Amino acid sequence: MLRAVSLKTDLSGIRCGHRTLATLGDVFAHQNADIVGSAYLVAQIPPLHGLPEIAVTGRANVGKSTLLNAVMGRKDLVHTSKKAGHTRSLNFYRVGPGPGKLVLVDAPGYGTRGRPEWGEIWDHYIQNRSQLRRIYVLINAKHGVEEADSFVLADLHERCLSMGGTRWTFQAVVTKVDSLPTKQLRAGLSKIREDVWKAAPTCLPPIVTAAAARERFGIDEVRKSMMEACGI
Ligand SMILES: Nc1nc2c(ncn2[C@@H]2O[C@H](COP(=O)(O)OP(=O)(O)OP(=O)(O)O)[C@@H](O)[C@H]2O)c(=O)[nH]1
Ligand SMILES: [Mg+2]
Repeated sequence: MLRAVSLKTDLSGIRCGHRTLATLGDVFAHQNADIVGSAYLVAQIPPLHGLPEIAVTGRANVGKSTLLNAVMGRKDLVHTSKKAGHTRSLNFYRVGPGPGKLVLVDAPGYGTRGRPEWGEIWDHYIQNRSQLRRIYVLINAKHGVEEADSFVLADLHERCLSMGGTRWTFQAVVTKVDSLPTKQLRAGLSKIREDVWKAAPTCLPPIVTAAAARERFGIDEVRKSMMEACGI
């Protein structure tokens, strides 16, 4: 009887060892999200002790800010633009009810529309942020893995190896899959998987997404992956 009662209590979550894993709804429902800090300079990075962090990176215009809006279930909490190079600071968003469950970090893009000072703050952040749990590297389905992406992936791979994967892990996310016809997409995706693997064998396998409001795909998979990375 006691066992039946405890099983029933567990229905709101999945029992795992001594802790209960939250459901997607516990974290991402009700569009519970707020901006809690912005940093253009290393000295401006907010401490925000306590919550695990997830950051996104990728070429300018790849869809970083749009993906974060979709994950948080918000239309325009994060500013997006057709023009590459729109996000110019690290922006911190607390997600979840009450004091929050995790912090999502948007970042400026790299590549030809990136700037050296954006690279500096990013490098400092990933090197020193103790609560950072995962980095998502976004790859545009239309362009595939470009030289700058390979460089960033290989750099993360090296950092990951040097710290034994103990601080954060990283994963590829393919964006804008709605912008390609199915046949082209299939071939494109296998090439992206192969190129990611070649550049960074420790990179977790790509999640395939479309995040624009008119057609969404893979967003729950990204949410689950974020929760798993944060241990919630
Ligand atoms: N079709 C399609 N368009 C998208 C998708 N995601 C983003 N976009 C569009 O791509 C453009 C750039 O999106 P952003 O989210 O601002 O890209 P970003 O990577 O944050 O860009 P920067 O801040 O400039 O580095 C916008 O016009 C978005 O509407 C998607 O999944 N599908
Ligand atoms: Mg942006």
